[in-house]
Amino acid sequence: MGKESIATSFADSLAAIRSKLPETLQNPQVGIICGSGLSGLVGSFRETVIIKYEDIPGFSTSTVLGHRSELAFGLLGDGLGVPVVAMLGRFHCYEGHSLPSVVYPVRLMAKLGIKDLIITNAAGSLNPSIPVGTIVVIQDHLALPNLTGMNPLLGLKTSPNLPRFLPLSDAYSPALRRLAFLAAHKLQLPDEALAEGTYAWVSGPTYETPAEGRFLRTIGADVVGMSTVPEVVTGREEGLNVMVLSLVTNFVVIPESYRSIREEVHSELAGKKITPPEVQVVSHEEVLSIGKEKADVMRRLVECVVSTI
Ligand SMILES: O=P(O)(O)O[C@H]1O[C@H](CO)[C@@H](O)[C@H]1O
Ligand code: HPA
Repeated sequence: MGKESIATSFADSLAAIRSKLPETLQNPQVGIICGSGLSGLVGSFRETVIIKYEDIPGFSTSTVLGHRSELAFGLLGDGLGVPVVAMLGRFHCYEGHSLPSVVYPVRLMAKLGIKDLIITNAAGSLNPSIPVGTIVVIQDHLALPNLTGMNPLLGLKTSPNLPRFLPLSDAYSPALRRLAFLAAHKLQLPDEALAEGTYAWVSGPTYETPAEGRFLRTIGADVVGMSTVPEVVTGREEGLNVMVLSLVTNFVVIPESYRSIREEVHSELAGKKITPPEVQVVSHEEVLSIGKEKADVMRRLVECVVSTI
């Protein structure tokens, strides 16, 4: 899309959205992106208005199970509540969406006036000390696609006011991350419920091979997923404070050693049968099931953070 048609598209999207919102929800302060199976957060909203993605010009729709394709507006948190907008479902490149489409909603939320962006996702753990069920407050990322030509900021700037070269050494807001740990304390979550770590972005849709998992772990990633980084990068370009909460839904399969077919055949030929180890595989059903189990903790955490922003 050229610069002019993007601008027209934003204007059309904004007009369609604003025409459906009451005065109290016209100026959301916080944007939230709900990861796989984590859209239950909307249950805590008051005065909720839901707009289907298909009714917003310029928006795509999500094709992934656990992503609802709806934009939710409402008041969240104690007292009068903070006006927020939440994406109940996101877009991933592996669905065939272009990077500009994936990050379109982030730019739109920035144009709606949000200052803070809270992103949630489901992710696989690469770190043995970060078990399934942990929520990881992301402190940094490793994005091989960004480094090799799949950066959401490649190409013409969508506005002359945006920086050409964006520093990312401060991408994950320390102030918001502090609020996450303080919220966990306030909610009396056990210490181990929240960890800190580095997120690796891969394009998907394949889960990692053992060698890829080992590689990502070796280069410093704690968790891995197929989303989020394009949203973070774009959010930072738009001047937003960004926080990412990754729910660990599975361990990435990294066996200590490979099953040796050579040894099995040689043993068999020598009259000794070796029982092969069971092969573990990850599935999206497993990801969604842990998401369902932990959705409530994520919901309470995000609500508490939003109340204290
Ligand atoms: O990152 P979210 O959208 O939460 O989803 C994660 O779960 C899916 C794989 O099970 C992938 O889309 C991965 O990125
Ligand atoms: N790998 C990549 N993305 C994921 C995973 C994983 O193990 N789990 C949830 N999203």
